[in-house]
Amino acid sequence: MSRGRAILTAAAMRAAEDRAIARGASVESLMARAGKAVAEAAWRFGGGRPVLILCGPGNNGGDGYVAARVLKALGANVRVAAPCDPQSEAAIQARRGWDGPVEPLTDTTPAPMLVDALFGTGLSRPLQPDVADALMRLVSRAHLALAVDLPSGLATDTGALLAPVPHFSLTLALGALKPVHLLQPAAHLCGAVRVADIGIATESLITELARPHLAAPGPADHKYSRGFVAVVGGGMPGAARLSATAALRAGSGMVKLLGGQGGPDALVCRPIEELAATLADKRLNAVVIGPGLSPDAAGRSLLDQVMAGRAPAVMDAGALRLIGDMGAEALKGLPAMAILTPHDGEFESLFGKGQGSKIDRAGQAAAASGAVIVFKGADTVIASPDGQIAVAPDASAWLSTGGTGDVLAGIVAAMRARGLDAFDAACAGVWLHGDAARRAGPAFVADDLANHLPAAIAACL
Ligand SMILES: NC(=O)C1=CN([C@@H]2O[C@H](COP(=O)(O)OP(=O)(O)OC[C@H]3O[C@@H](n4cnc5c(N)ncnc54)[C@H](O)[C@@H]3O)[C@@H](O)[C@H]2O)[C@@H](O)CC1
Ligand SMILES: [K+]
Repeated sequence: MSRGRAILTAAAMRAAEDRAIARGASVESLMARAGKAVAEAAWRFGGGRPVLILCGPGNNGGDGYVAARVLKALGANVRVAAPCDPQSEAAIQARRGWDGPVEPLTDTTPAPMLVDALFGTGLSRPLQPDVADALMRLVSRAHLALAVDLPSGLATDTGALLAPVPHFSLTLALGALKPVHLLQPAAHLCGAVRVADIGIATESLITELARPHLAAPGPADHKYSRGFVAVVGGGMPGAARLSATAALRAGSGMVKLLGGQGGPDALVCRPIEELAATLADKRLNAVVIGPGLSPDAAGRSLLDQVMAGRAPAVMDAGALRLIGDMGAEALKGLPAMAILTPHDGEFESLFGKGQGSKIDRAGQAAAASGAVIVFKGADTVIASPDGQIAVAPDASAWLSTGGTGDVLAGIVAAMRARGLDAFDAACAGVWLHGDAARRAGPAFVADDLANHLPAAIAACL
């Protein structure tokens, strides 16, 4: 399965920079490339409008001074403002290369194109209020605002706000994506994110979620080779039906809804009493349990059957609630390479608050449980026990409506049933779900999502 672009924490980015320097690059040469990329983006994006560049004390500011010099050479009308003198050696050098004045940040006047090179990956504490106020004022009065590496005031690794941060039109990530570009609430403030290649090789187990490649069925395929999914119904039959319909639309050859009714005619609806026989069917490729499952004794007995079975399981909603109630020991009894799809509240009841960013927490949960974790939200993080992590960019906020999680569980099960391993199935499912939502546009209901799956799948063939 293809992996997306690497995502590096601040420390991993510094290590990559150190490796580049050990191979012969210099901080100045890297900064020259970064500054040039910033200048080119500001020139193209700003369409020749007057530019104001805000330069901080570190190397992010250094990138800004280089960009100012390059923009001036291109013929741009550029001004520079700074809250203080440069502090790092490379930034001091870059400041020397700028032959124009440097205005005090708090007194400077706005320009149509604003470039924020105040702080990047080195931000270690909240911004001073006068600096945060100036940034807010100048961005709000600009037509376009470009952030160098990341908007100043955001925490690189967690996506948290260390100060009030304005909304940027564009962020030019230097060398690689960082967690801040995908995790909320920061990602929303970055605007469009572009990555500038500055000549640093970047590798990471953490990647951006990529479009999966899916094979179309061949002449030898039949309904069971396409994948057989069972969905366990429960107290709220609509939820399981949404999962089952989504599994069908996501390409499964056979979907059996146990203890539910309705849905497309192609859906095989059978009484819940057939669960044991279905779980024993050697042709079964994946089982979904949780959507609509009552967190009571009846639900528990169904969950116990699935936990004791060998079918690859996708567990959501009611199943997660039951596992959370059973305590940490229950996590040890999960079927091999189960896929758990918790939202925030479910995640916390299963794994506690954890530590660090959403990426860190998902990774810790996967390692502790041995399951693939799909930590849902506007910034869904998928973590495998072997350390691989994928972060989904840019989900449609219209997904925040009842039933979309049930649809996701069904799509993930369909991907698992077609033969993908648990991590790849979760990644493919989240990608298809997000793409179907994008295609559905505004104000859809969960039922509509399944109808957009064929087009989403067509984009992956
Ligand atoms: N990592 C890389 O490979 C490269 C990084 N470059 C740039 O370097 C940046 C990182 O540079 P630095 O590590 O110098 O860090 P920054 O430029 O982000 O800021 C660090 C400086 O700000 C000070 N500081 C931190 N928080 C502050 C606060 N709240 N208020 C006031 N001062 C504060 C620190 O004491 C230090 O002087 C990247 O974001 C990127 O823009 C590029 O120049 C080229 C290559
Ligand atoms: K910045």
